[in-house]
Formats: sequence, structure tokens, C-alpha cells
Amino acid sequence: MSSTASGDITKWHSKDGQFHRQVSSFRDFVEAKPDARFPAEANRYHLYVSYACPWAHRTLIVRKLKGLESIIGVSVVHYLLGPNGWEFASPDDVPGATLDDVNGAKYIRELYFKANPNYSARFTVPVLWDKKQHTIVSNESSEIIRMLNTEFDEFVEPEYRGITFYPEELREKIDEINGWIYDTVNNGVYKAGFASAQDAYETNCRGVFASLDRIESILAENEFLLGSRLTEADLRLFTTILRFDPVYHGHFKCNIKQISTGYPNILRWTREIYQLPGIKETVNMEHIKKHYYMSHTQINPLQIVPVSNGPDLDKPIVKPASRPY
Ligand SMILES: N[C@@H](CCC(=O)N[C@@H](CS)C(=O)NCC(=O)O)C(=O)O
Repeated sequence: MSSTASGDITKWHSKDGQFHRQVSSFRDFVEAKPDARFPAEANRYHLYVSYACPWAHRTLIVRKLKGLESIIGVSVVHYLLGPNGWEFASPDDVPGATLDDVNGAKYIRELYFKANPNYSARFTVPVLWDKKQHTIVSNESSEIIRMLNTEFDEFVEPEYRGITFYPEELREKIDEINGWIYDTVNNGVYKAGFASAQDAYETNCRGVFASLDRIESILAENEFLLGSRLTEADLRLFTTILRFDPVYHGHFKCNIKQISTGYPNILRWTREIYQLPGIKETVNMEHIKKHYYMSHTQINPLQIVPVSNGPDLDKPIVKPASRPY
């Protein structure tokens, strides 16, 4: 078994103590074209996710907001990332988790080997699975959410048709903001938390807060990152911010400030997204906290899980009268 097959996070950093996230391997696209290699169809594709994972969480949110629940099924892994990687579990044993009713797999890794017997990289979620060709379409969340955003419109209820989180006129701006937010926030918290050298940790931790400060000033002027319209950029950032106070502040030592006390505009924005219909059903804070604090035993060997779930996101949103939005 290759070393990459284990959940050993210590194998992820290089000599300088920097964490490097691997590039996803399956990069195909479902398309709304009958002659495509992966044509859009109802009940043909299946999502494998973890409630804990911020990348997988994006796909759950877009599936929900696009009304795709009866068109694309979901299986949810156990919150614990063990030596064999992500594992399925009965909801009786682990509330929120599921068994794999599509492939009958015990571990996510089995799907990767079914798709490619020579696969030798990490076994990550999310996975978009094609039930007809018995293979993985994509294991890259940023691309899966683009497919869900547009390619299944023929099958959704009329009220969801045409809803887009990546509108033509904002694409350039979305791509630009996604770029620095990915590097310094979404992945930045991991680079701080998984750093194995003081310098690497400090640089990345400071980078996270420089970007949070920048986001705070954007959200002081705008309802959402790119103005009055909720876009993919907000959804991608939301899953990281939601985990910030309960997990990244402590577990990943991103502790210069907290969202709840240090970033009022980011907090207001988080509440606004959390309170959109359907979003809170995609949030499982038990899975989130237990995953990080119990899986990364290099960081937290006693696996004690802190009590706080972060700020109360159900609280009414206060939009100051002086704000332009
Ligand atoms: N680029 C991928 C990253 C996915 C990813 O790293 N997922 C993590 C969970 S948060 C994972 O499954 N890790 C398992 C492992 O590396 O063994 C995406 O955005 O889809």
C-alpha cells in the first residue's frame, strides 16, 4: 500500500514545513449534451461527501440551492478519517452517516480503484460518481459545483431553472476573488494548521488574517462578496468561515481573531447565508468538530473535542441603517 493511501497528514508537507494540497485527478464534466461522454441525466450521478469537509460541503450546498436533491443522490461518510481513509457507516452507529447503497463499498478508496485500478494518489471527497459507466466523473469540488450550477437545468423544477451562481457578467470577478480566497483562506487555514515548521505556520496564519481583513472591508460595503448578488464566491468562502471559530481558530491555530468577535460584517454575511432556505440542513457541526479534532491525532493526540459550535448563526441579522445594502 502506498503511503498516500493512509490518512497520515504528516506526509503532506515538504522540507520547508509547508503543506501542499494534491491536484485532483478526475477532471471530467457532466454536460447537458446527449452525445457528451457524461451526459446530464436524472438519477445517473451520485455524490459522495463528508459533512466535515469544506470542499464537499460546497457541492451539498449547490445541490440544495439548485433543487437537485431528487436528481443526484448522496452518500455521507463517517466523520472520522482513519488509516484506510473515509469509511461508510450506518446511521444507527453514526447519526448523519450512510452506508454506500450505490457501490456497496466499505471505504471511499474502493471507488477510486473501481474507476482506476492503478490509482495512486489520495482518496478525497467529494466524488461525483457515474452509475452507468461505473466510474468517477470528478473529484474536484470547484468543478463539480459548476456542473451542478448549469448542466442539470432540464431536470429541475421550473423555479430552479436558470438560477446561477456563476453569471456570465461576473465570471471574471468571481474567478479573481476565488483565486486569492482559495489560496489564503480556504486552503490557507490548512497551510497554517498542517505546517510542520514555525515559519510556515506563522506566514500562513498571518496570510489568513490579512485576507479576512480584506473580506471584512468588502462586506462592510456589500451584502455579498461581489455586490448584491449571492455567487459561487460566497458559497465557496462560507464553508470555510462556518468552520472558523469552532475548528480553525483552535485546531489549526488561526487565532489572531475570531469571526464572532473580530469580524462583524463577515458574521452578518455568514448568518445571511446560513439562514437561506435549505442551507442549515447541509451543516452538521458534530461531524465537523469530531472530524478535525479526532482525525488529526498528530495535532490533537487525545482527541478531545471542544464544546463550542461557534457563533449562533440563527440570530436575527442586523443590517446597520448606514450601510449601502
Ligand atoms: N481539491 C479537492 C480537495 C478535496 C479534499 O482535500 N478533501 C479532503 C477532506 S476535507 C479529503 O478527502 N482528504 C482525505 C485524504 O486526503 O486522505 C476538492 O476541492 O474537491
